Amino acid sequence: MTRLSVNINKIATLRNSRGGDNPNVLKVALDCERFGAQGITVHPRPDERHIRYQDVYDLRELVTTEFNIEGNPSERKFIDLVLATQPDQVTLVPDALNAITSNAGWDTVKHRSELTELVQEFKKAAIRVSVFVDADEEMVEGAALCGADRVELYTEAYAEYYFENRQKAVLPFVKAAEKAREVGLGLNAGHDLSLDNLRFLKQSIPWMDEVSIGHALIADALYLGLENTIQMYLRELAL
Ligand SMILES: CC(=O)[C@@H](O)[C@H](O)COP(=O)(O)O
Ligand SMILES: NCC(=O)COP(=O)(O)O
Repeated sequence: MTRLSVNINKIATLRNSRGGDNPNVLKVALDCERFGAQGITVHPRPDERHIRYQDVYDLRELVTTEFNIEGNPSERKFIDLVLATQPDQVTLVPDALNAITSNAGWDTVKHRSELTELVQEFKKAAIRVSVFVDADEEMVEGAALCGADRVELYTEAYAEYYFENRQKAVLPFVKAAEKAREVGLGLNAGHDLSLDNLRFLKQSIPWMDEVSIGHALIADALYLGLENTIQMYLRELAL
């Protein structure tokens, strides 16, 4: 079974645009769970342009499905937030400060000692650790050598080339996913997944543990409604 974790960053973006509390991210998270989402993902960034650190503390009190915090552990503030809130999973993402969104996976060879230390620290606190990587077998193997529990495949390239040639677009992801299975890593995937491209990814890599989806899902909900949208994404994963 591949679980759907809804990334609610975009809800916080909308809220922050007016400075008030509409929409309320806690209510939306609870509604996502009520509508069938099997997890909630947040990706606080140092500038708190969407999810704020306080949101993470508040969500921790209420979320009853899998809680996944993504972010760059380069700042001690992020590490301390994760250790204080004890999510089910932390996903380490090497996002640059000035990037509009995540735009690359880790070089798990170059950053091996740093990642190994971080993984140990989180695992000591009983938090599952997933490492965000490009669809590259060497990077997947590197994540295993760092002691990670899972990798999250960065699916932007798959989404970008899906309409051009989906077989070709998915191939490196299948290879990376096979490598993850071979080295005993759990498997997540995310970034730019949508109702267009999700089913084929699931059919190609049926053993994915989890997908985290935000941008397209929240955009779809404007037209289709949140409950209906979550059900539609779940159907794409139910093979
Ligand atoms: C790691 C990843 O791919 C997502 O977390 C994505 O970066 C969403 O973050 P934004 O909502 O800031 O674009
Ligand atoms: N880890 C990926 C994620 O949480 C959501 O990415 P996107 O669907 O907003 O591109």
